[in-house]
Amino acid sequence: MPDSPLIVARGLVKRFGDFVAVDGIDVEVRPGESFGFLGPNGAGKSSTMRMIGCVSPPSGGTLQVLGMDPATDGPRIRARLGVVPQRDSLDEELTVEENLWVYGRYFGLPRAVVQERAKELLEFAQLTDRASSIVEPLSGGMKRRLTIARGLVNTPDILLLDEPTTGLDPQARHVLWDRLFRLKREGVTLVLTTHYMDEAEQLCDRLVVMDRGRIVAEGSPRELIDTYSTREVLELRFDTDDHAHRLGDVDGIADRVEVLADRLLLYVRDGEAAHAEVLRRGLEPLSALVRRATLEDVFLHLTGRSLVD
Ligand SMILES: Nc1ncnc2c1ncn2[C@@H]1O[C@H](COP(=O)(O)OP(=O)(O)OP(=O)(O)O)[C@@H](O)[C@H]1O
Repeated sequence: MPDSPLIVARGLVKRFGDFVAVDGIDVEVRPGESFGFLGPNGAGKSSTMRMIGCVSPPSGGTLQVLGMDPATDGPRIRARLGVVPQRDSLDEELTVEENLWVYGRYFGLPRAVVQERAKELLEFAQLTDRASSIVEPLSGGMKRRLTIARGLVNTPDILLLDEPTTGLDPQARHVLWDRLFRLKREGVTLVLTTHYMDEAEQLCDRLVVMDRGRIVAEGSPRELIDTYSTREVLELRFDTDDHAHRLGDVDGIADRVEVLADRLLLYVRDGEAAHAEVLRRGLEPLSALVRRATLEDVFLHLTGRSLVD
């Protein structure tokens, strides 16, 4: 069936001794979609990806990848996956193109096919002019792009990306997002983990929010924001070490207020109107900022904590 899900997990569990890293999650990934696991460090995202990637056996529940069971069909599944691990595992002493050739040969592709494919992928990764450079001195962004290119050598049905832009500077992240957008447009099914809400908003058609091994919400970025937040947020900073003390002052202005260490977040439909009310009450915040709600607000609402400490 062309539209049957590529990944189906039901009650999926991963334990390490007594510790439950993934605590019974249900997930379905459909062909052509870009699906994300969003959550803070330790939420269980990588453990889930490693089970999907058939390198770590589930401790409970069921998992099907490409209609097969990782327990019995690991090699067949892996042959149709592209994997971009959290840490680049490139062969740093080889050249850029040699890294792709080695991988292609590993998948048993004929030399001529590998060379042709490597050429296309270097183009895609914007590394053509670096083809014969040794990997070691390349920038973090280039290494990441090469790792993605390497993950595409076998023309996979699903590309798994674990924290694709962690550790990259903003410009390198944007270049990488652009490349991943292109893959998305070409219909490659992407499954990624991230603790960056902006990355999830940019790249994911649909995502699950994970916390402490569980899924706490699921939907498109837009749906999640509409469900768990107001459209706008008014951020107020006061001259105090204890923003909770200012709660009474803003009573009734917002649908909901979150107290952070250094500011209050007022969840409102109309940020400017709320700001006007703050001024009318004679409150004198050090700063006031109106912004659109993000997935960070969704996470804060669901868990009471920030995504990134
Ligand atoms: N091999 C292991 N042995 C013991 N505990 C582990 C192992 N791998 C992961 N864990 C623990 O399981 C929990 C979930 O880890 P996991 O790496 O899946 O989280 P994550 O959401 O991907 O976060 P990160 O971005 O930090 O990788 C963490 O508390 C981690 O310490």
